[in-house]
Amino acid sequence: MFLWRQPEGLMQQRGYRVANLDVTVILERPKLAPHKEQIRQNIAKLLGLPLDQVNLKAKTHEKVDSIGENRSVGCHAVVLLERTTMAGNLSETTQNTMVNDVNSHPESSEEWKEGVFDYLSATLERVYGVIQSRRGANPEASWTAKLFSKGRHKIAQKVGEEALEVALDAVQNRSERVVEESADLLYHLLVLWADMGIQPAQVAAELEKREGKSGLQEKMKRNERKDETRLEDMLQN
Ligand SMILES: N=c1c2ncn([C@@H]3O[C@H](COP(=O)(O)OP(=O)(O)OP(=O)(O)O)[C@@H](O)[C@H]3O)c2ncn1[C@@H]1O[C@H](COP(=O)(O)O)[C@@H](O)[C@H]1O
Repeated sequence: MFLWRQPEGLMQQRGYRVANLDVTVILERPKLAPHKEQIRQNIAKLLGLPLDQVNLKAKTHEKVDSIGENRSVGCHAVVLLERTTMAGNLSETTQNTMVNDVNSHPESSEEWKEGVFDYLSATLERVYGVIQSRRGANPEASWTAKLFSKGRHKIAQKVGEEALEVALDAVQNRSERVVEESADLLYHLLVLWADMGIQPAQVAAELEKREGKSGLQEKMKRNERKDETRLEDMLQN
């Protein structure tokens, strides 16, 4: 049970559940046939699965190797995972409601507010994975590969352009465009991180480090640092 908790948590976090489990136990003795049904039921209970999604087979190793010589036992488990939702542990229906709610009344759904960052981080993680997989891919077939092949300056330029587009649409109060351009910006930022070998966790850690610190005090400190640098420059010139 304890061993199952961690993979179960990771699976749920990423929006998957076990669809089917197929277990094969390989051993000479004891014969499992009389116990098979009980073992199946125990596994199903442990994993919280309907009984018909758990299959258990037992076979011998025909006197070969340590298993066949009855010195050890083997076990293979094939697990089929299926996606539950885009937002991890939220049900498909809840999520459809959330998407509708957020489109019509962005401020109205408590559930949306609770799940929104699971949804965002799971999506960013998948996109980041695809971006990483595009290294060295054909630039004719992939925008990401094209950006990688053009290099850091081009990627940085796209980040700048997309950020500016978000800002321009925001001051014109075009919220739909801000949503679209924000997606462009986040995607291009992920490409930049990937190109620079920056791990998303580094950015998360930086944000976490700032939690609870006043942004205004931080700004004053930054301005003081800038003033010191300017003064040093003036003294040197
Ligand atoms: N999220 C994105 C994504 N967002 C934007 N873009 C591309 O970024 C480019 C933006 O270029 P521009 O700024 O010139 O866009 P534009 O069309 O002129 O738009 P505006 O000027 O009107 O804003 C377009 O080609 C978009 O298709 C993206 N390309 C890829 N992804 C993700 O990356 C994955 C891999 O993509 P490929 O590498 O192309 O296979 C995709 O499956 C997506 O998940």
